Amino acid sequence: MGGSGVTGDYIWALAAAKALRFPVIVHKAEGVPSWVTAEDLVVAISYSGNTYETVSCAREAKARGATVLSVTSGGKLASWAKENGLPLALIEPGYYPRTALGMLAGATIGIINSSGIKIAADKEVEDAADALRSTSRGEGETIARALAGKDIYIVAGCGLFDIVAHRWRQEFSENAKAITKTEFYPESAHNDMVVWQLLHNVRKGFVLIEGDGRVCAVLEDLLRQIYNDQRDTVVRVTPRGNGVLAQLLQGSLLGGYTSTYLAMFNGVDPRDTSITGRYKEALEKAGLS
Ligand SMILES: O=P(O)(O)OC[C@H]1O[C@H](O)[C@H](O)[C@@H](O)[C@@H]1O
Repeated sequence: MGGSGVTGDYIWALAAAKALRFPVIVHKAEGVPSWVTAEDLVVAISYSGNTYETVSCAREAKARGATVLSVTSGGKLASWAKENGLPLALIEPGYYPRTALGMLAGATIGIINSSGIKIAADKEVEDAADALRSTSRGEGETIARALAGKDIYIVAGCGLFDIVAHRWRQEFSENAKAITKTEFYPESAHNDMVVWQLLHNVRKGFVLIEGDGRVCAVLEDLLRQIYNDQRDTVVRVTPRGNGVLAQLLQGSLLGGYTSTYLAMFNGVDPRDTSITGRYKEALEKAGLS
């Protein structure tokens, strides 16, 4: 879920790029899908280790006989994995989950690689680290300055880069408390795009995450025109780096910096996500923990 769940999206993208001989499914809900059996490998990822959906997924997967790997900084997930003698990648505690992206991705790749499935080579991880190091807070500050003070934000991504758009929406929500919607292309060309047939009289900040491939190139040209016709701010972002992992992580980190500066410019505390505590309390009251 949230900042931990996006790690699953990166693994899905890596697997898709490598054409592994089996599918990778990202599951962001309690329990496991009905088809999970002893033949499956399940990776439970929760920074805190206390996210109900993730812990219940790990428990249920084990009950079905699946192999379960866990990635966490502690909490219930770590205790459960230790009690059951299951593989566990422990990462440093004390961060906000959404800021632990590099550790979560690194530890998840490490534990999957050590299970015998080569999900990423050392070189890809090093390239990703280089791409992260090349990303400055100032880049995020510049984008945030252009986007400050809007009523709504629209983040569009194409192909694999819809993962980055998704991450930007999460970061704009959690850090900047900004009303943000995502458009995932090419799918959104068949529905969400129609919204822009009308000129909407609210202040809009568009972020266009630019990806690869012929369909995305066509769409990005078109979207630049369509968004410009809305007579508001359009920012183009091209994720940098050598390889899929590097580009996904670099684009994501830039979203983190941008959303944090946006929070500051909009006079909002980026750390406070207290409303999610109400969900966690409601779950506990319902006996779900
Ligand atoms: O990442 P976890 O510790 O599993 O927590 C899952 C999610 O829970 C909360 O709702 C936080 O606001 C998110 O930032 C976090 O990612």
